[in-house]
Amino acid sequence: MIEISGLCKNFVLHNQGGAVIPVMRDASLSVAPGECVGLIGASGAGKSTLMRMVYGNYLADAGAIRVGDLDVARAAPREVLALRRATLGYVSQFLRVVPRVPTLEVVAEPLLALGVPQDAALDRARDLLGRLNIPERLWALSPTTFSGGEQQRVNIARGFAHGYPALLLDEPTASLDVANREVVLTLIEQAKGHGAAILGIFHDEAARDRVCDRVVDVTRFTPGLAA
Ligand SMILES: Nc1ncnc2c1ncn2[C@@H]1O[C@H](COP(=O)(O)OP(=O)(O)OP(=O)(O)O)[C@@H](O)[C@H]1O
Repeated sequence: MIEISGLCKNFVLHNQGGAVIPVMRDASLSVAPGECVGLIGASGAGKSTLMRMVYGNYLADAGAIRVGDLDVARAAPREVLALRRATLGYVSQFLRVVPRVPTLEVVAEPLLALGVPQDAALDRARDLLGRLNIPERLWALSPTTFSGGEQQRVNIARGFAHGYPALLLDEPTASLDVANREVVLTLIEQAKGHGAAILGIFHDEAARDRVCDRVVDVTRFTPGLAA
């Protein structure tokens, strides 16, 4: 479902005399449907950079990133947006939302954007917010004033609302309490059970051991460090 091959990335620092920082050489990995692959490697090795390239936030200098039928490395922006709507989800620790939109709609929005009927979308949003222990009295409020942990859980609910066939997870259990961490791990296991291909960064080793089928050390792809 996710097939990365020959991927290379340099950062060019235009405000520092055009200095070129090579961060990735010939990265290759694949994630099958129903499989969860964890990215590991020292801080600065390139885990986040790889995830951002798969999501289409950073351009690749060479190589291919196939997600389903699309090569994200060569896709037009509108193709990347369509991919994100239906096929490729991304759950980070941080919530970015339009102010004044109620939490329930924030969570239901990915489903509404796909044409899911409003009742079904809102039911799914209520179910997820309940499972993630967001008090019902908050559902009609914008999450912009919520605590950090509440915002993180709203973000997770939103990320899992639609059953994306491919999912990127960036530290999804970071700073969650035990009960909510358990809910998130169960959501990940259920997504795998439904056939999602998941690529994730988990600094929480116990969480990684539980949900990842295997790990890939991105240090292999770091220029100058590869064996
Ligand atoms: N936008 C950018 N411009 C320039 N250099 C960048 C940029 N983003 C990342 N880098 C550099 O690329 C390298 C890889 O960074 P990245 O954030 O991918 O590492 P990481 O493995 O995710 O680290 P961590 O575990 O600390 O989050 C680092 O040397 C970083 O300084």
